[in-house]
Amino acid sequence: MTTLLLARHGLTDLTGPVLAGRTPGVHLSEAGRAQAAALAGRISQVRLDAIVSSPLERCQETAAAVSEGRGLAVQTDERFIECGYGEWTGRELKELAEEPLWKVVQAHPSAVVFPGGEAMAEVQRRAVAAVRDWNERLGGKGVYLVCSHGDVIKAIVADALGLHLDQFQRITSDPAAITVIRYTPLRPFVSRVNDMGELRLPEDSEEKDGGEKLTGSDAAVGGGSGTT
Ligand SMILES: O=C(O)[C@@H](CO)OP(=O)(O)O
Repeated sequence: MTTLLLARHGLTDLTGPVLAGRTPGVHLSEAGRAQAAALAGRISQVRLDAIVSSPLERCQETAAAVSEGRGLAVQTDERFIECGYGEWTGRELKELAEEPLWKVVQAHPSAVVFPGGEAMAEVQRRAVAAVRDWNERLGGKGVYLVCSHGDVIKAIVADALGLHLDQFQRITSDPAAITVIRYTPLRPFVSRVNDMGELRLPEDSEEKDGGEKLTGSDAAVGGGSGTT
């Protein structure tokens, strides 16, 4: 059995209002760095066999916080990079919500190809393939952490739950939250989803506005410091 800890990066100054996507140079904000440190603390008792990250700065910095003092280098796997949102990259979410494609992103993500960008289905394919490879690389045992992005994490969780990709907006992935999936020869077991280390009730999260946030979507956190 291989245990995957899936962590979304901590907050950045763009998290929430802007679809950062693959914009270079998006670093953790002060709140995000605090979240990354807290995340590292929450799993400090867990022995990790590998720490893997998306190449983007916000994930690398979050993963680095976890790796500190462990003697375990952060390994980069491009397949955990954020969805290629193409022309949507860097745009305000409230503006994107007016686009006809927004409704498709919400209702039929499996049919979405972002203009000049990537298909949601491709995001899931490459991310799930990466998870399978890492499970094998670890010899089908051990524990590893992957630091990635909201939509990538949701796509991996949907696959593990056996949900069609069109259902993936039902899953939440908040900054610095942890999801745990155990991969066994029988099936994956999703044992924890979006654990933020403390109880978050619906008034703090995306459900309050009907889950109509984009892809990634996810919840106002940390004293309203941002949503995605
Ligand atoms: O790219 C972004 O802005 C959001 C989209 O959901 O994802 P993340 O913050 O997880 O990278």
